[in-house]
Amino acid sequence: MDVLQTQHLNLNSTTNDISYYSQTSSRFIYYVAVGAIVLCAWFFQSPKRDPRASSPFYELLQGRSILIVGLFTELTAVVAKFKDRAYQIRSTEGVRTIIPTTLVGELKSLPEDTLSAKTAVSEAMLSEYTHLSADAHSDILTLLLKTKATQNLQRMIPTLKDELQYILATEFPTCDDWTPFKIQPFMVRTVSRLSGRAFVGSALSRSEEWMNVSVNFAITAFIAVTKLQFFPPWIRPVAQYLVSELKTIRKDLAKAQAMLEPLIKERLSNADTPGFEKPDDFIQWFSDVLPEEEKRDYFIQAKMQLLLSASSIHTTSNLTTDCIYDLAVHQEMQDILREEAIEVFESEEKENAWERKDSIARLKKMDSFIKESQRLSSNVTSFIRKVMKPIDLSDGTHLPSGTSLLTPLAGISLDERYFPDPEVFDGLRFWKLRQQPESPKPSQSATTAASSSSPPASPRSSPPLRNSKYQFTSIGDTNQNFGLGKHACPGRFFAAQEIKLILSYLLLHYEIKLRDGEAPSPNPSSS
Ligand code: HEM
Repeated sequence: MDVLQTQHLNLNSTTNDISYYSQTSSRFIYYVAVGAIVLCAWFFQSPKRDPRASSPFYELLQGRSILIVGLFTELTAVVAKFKDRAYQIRSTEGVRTIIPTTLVGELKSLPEDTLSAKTAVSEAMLSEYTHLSADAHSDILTLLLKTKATQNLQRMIPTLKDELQYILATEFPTCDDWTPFKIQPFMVRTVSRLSGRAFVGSALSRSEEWMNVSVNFAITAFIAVTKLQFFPPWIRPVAQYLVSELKTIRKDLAKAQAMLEPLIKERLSNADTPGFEKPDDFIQWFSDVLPEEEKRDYFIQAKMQLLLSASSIHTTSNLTTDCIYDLAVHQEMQDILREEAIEVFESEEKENAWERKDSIARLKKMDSFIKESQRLSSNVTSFIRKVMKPIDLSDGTHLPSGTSLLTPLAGISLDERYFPDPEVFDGLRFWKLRQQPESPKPSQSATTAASSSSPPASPRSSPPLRNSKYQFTSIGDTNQNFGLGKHACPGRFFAAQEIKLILSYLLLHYEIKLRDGEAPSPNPSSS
């Protein structure tokens, strides 16, 4: 520790107070929405229509709290009861069929024209009103993220570290002694800046206007969806005019377009200049692959950038914030991960370690810690899909066209068959598992590491731990935090690098604790 200039950071978990991001209002709306869904479900509940449809959600309604904590608890209880069977729940948006871990393996590789992720997301996000869909360009977006973005981020680590230092210098308190700090809004700004650097380059990534638009787009769109869901589908074409957020979305798209247009024009006119070096960011990669007639369609660029921000900023900043809280609660993990970060970045033989591509990949205990944090704090459901052609599963379940599917992510994460002592937070859980010999490849529906746990450009020198299916970026039937199959999150390698960079830097320079008298949140994690 004496090589460090240790500062003290103590967390203040009260709601954030920065002007552009009102967590309080979005959380309030979320609770109201969940309450509304539960109440509507109660009104429209029809146990007679389908015996599978009736019981679980009906049980959910027996005098339950309408807060999400209540829903989470009940959903995990329902999952425990219906462990390996498909069952249905009813919401304001219709019936959702919940697919268990044991059957999802039969579905995850089906083609888009049989089981569609795009249609399911587009319907869930009411894209015809909110524009939250990449439409014809979604495959390009995914491909660019899988190939260019991750490789670029590895190259950019030193630049991003400098950017992080700059953010800390300008937006973080000095911390001469324990200093209270609201970490969540800071993380949103940090992730937005770091990702922005890779997506739009330094000209825009430090612009407050760009940051406001890219951070707020997802929030505005989610509020718009929630408000629209209060209206039955048949009245939405008219009701949309009562939802002011839809206007804000259009304005944000226009603002983003106005900011991107001069930049893209300049690049296109410079393209033929001898010696012109193309910038290495998403604007450029996307422009390069667009057909000639779309290269000057600045609206498409604006939409793709805002969709990219919507997919990446809040997901990554939320998980980083969760990790910081888990570090504050599990003090022993700070020592373990700090030691690892010193070993990778600061020991004498590791000269220029921040410049080395393999450095981040060597943070294997941190990788495990982030995965454990995610296991205990992630979404309630995953694998949102719509059945386009009838499907018959091996247990006899028939899924007709039009069926909407989900998987019970929160229940899987707390299932002791997959995670012994599931309620215990064990930051090294996955690190220990990675050291076990790789088990023979199970058939069909068991956890599939095969679904790529490594980024396209794998790190050079670090010898891989044997069991790669327990890496943070691994996906599998019991490991659906990033989804499954062809549509599994293509940005997860990017997110992993960003989170590790932020955590390493903070651990090397700060100690973290909860405010005196502040208890850990009542989630299942415990030391
Ligand atoms: C901790 C951070 C993140 C989490 C937990 C997360 C989670 C997810 C999940 C659950 C899905 C749906 C997968 C499926 O349906 O099978 C998804 C899709 C997606 N994510 Fe992420 N994500 C994260 C970060 C990112 C980042 C940083 C980017 C961009 C750089 C990104 C871009 C996308 C895109 C474009 C899709 C849609 C893929 C498709 O439909 O083919 N995500 N993400």
